[in-house]
Amino acid sequence: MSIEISGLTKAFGKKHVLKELDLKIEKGQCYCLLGKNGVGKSTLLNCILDLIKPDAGTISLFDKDYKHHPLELKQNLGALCEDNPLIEEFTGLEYLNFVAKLYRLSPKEAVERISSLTNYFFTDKESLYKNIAGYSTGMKKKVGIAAAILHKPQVLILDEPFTGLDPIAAQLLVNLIRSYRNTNRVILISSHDLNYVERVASHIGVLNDGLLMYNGSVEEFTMNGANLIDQALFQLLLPHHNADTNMDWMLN
Ligand SMILES: Nc1ncnc2c1ncn2[C@@H]1O[C@H](COP(=O)(O)OP(=O)(O)OP(=O)(O)O)[C@@H](O)[C@H]1O
Repeated sequence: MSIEISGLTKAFGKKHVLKELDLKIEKGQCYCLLGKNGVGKSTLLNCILDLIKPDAGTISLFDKDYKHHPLELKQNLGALCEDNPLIEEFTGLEYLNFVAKLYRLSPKEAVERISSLTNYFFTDKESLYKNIAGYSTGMKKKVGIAAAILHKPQVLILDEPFTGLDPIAAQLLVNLIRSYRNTNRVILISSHDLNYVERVASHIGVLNDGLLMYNGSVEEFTMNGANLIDQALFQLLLPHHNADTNMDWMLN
């Protein structure tokens, strides 16, 4: 087992976001977490990343926990957080070199990996020599994704990776995720972009009211392709959607 979560509980004040949630993700999976706005997807990912302390429950990565192996776990994690914090005074290249140093990549590894990732994602190389502060949301996201993957983490966690990317960059990211996935790694993604989820997911989790309302393979979720992921999600989350709601006011 690569990610094992048991009884995870988190409240912000009176808002109970995660309620004794259990989740197991195995090596080789690309697990996509879905759910309505504000349901707790980022909270769950941030607990797994040890950025938020849960109120109760346990989290282990590759059978180790943060209490006993904090450094080892974090060295083996790569993450793109939803707010994608970067150092805006740095240029894109300076930032990636800084991250490479944090993870103690050799100079040769750093040059090789940074140039391949930037060649892959940036057609406009000049921007990489400019301060991140002037980047668009999508450019920042590409830098954040490159930084998450640079040290080849065994656990890659991407919170809303497709949001803000143009369709070309999003398809490049789909290809990158597919190539990155292997039997020794685990990828966990939170996303609302179901077109892209459909292209990368092996497993789906639907978070609702603090628990996983669905947890299983993508084939099972879509009934072997009979439904699209968005249809399956709609049926699960809004089975009795009120089609009778009177919206006549907006017709003329
Ligand atoms: N630091 C915080 N302090 C107080 N409440 C918080 C905090 N972080 C999250 N919340 C609340 O917890 C709930 C879950 O938020 P979270 O960001 O995890 O949801 P999400 O599923 O990722 O949402 P979205 O899809 O809109 O990004 C929300 O009601 C949010 O307002």
